[in-house]
Amino acid sequence: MTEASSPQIRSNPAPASHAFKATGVLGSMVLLAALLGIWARPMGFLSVVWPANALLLGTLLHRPAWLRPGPMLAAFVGYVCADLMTGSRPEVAVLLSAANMAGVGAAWLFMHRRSHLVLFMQRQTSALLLFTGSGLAALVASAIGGPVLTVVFQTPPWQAFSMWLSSEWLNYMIVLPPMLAWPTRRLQRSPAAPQLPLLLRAIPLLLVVVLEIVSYWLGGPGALAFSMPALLWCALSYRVFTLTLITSALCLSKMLAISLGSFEFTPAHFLESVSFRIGLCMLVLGPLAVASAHAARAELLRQLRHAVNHDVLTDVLARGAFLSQGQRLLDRCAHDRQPMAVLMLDLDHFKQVNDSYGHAVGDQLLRSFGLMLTQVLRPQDLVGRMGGEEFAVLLPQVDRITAQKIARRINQATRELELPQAPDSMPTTVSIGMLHVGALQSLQRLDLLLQQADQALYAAKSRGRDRYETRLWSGPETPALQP
Ligand SMILES: Nc1nc2c(ncn2[C@@H]2O[C@H](COP(=O)(O)OP(=O)(O)OP(=O)(O)O)[C@@H](O)[C@H]2O)c(=O)[nH]1
Repeated sequence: MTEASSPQIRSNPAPASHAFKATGVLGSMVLLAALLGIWARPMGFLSVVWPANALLLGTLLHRPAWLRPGPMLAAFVGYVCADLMTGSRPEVAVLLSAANMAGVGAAWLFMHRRSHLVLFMQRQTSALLLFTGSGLAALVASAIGGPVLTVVFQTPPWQAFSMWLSSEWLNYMIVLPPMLAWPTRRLQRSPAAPQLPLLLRAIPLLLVVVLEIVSYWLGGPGALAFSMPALLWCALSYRVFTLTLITSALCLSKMLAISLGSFEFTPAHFLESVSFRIGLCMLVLGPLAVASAHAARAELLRQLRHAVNHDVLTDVLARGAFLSQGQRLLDRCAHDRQPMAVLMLDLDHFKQVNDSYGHAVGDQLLRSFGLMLTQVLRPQDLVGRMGGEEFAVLLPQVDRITAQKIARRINQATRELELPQAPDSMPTTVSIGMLHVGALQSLQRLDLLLQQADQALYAAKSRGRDRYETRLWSGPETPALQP
């Protein structure tokens, strides 16, 4: 799916039960997250850990239908209650909550119209969107909240603004990436890469841990960036979601370390705190950008590979891919001394369909037939279009009786195929030639087995069509025709 064609998130009218659920979830989520943030305040008035805003934004981006007056009011009440419960004056609680909600709203407006793939961390521009969206949220919230802090706590304006901006931005960069990259059905996933042993797969992550330990041990101004190479390696080795968990855990551990004083660097001036937080934002931005670009490239490669290997019309394997994948399957069966059936299938009187109803209907029949084959067969079976209305199938690990049952099932399912564009058409039928190979003794060439299945197909055609004929493999030279 291209970015341009990918569906946009739409707000569907939510039934009452949804609105009730959204109200309950958002209200309690914001309340708990805000309480956590207030409880975890290690540095003065501005909490370092403040997950409420990013959680609210991430939830609304995943569930745009929840953006309704009821749930939004519940979220606002959640912010206000958390502040009141921890001793804030009502007017301050309301103003600070309004600042938080305004930041979330600004980021939502900026981000929600982007395509799924960009928004949910699967495209090259995803990290940029995350960074600018988070920055905008932080800017709006701090532009409103900063003056409130100045008036209420007499914090110098520039200090209030920059401390709020940097901590808010960093919180978004910690909480939002895992929420956006959360694996959902909406995102088409690339098939898992061939799996390495667990220990080998864990090496990039272990390296992050080692470099982090070294950075704490050595300290100094460069320590912030020690783990960058290992993070980039993680970005190229793991799924985006896994990477976001690693970057979030890394940021949290650094913030915890600095709060506990176990990090050499202890901010003496507020600008050092601001610089530290922006540095952390940048530290995670690089690997996130690499990971999302890598995911986009992997998806593109998957689509290219699919286009090369599959028949455009029917989406079953194209001839070349069928022959190469089939040969590998055959070699595996021969190696394990397992039986296999090779089928050649040819739609009967297909020319008449074209001549009577046109090529478009013929194409539709070919598509339906290919789809039916993939539905009737098992996942481990291989289906390919050999050309025109001719298909081939490999059934690994089947005895002759089972293979014949499958062939009968294909004959039956083909008769039941319907052509919506030609309701009065004759029933579709297929002729099948099958070669059943018992335990192979040695490696064989697939094209030779297909030739023998083709001879059985010829017999099925000449014996009246809409049937299957079986040959038993008895060596390359002496194929025996079954009655
Ligand atoms: N619609 C459509 N027709 C195709 C395609 N590829 C091949 N054909 C047509 O398939 C028809 C095959 O006809 P024949 O080889 O005479 O076979 P048949 O009519 O099925 O007769 P039997 O095989 O003897 O039962 C030809 O008319 C081709 O033009 C395709 O991709 N789409």
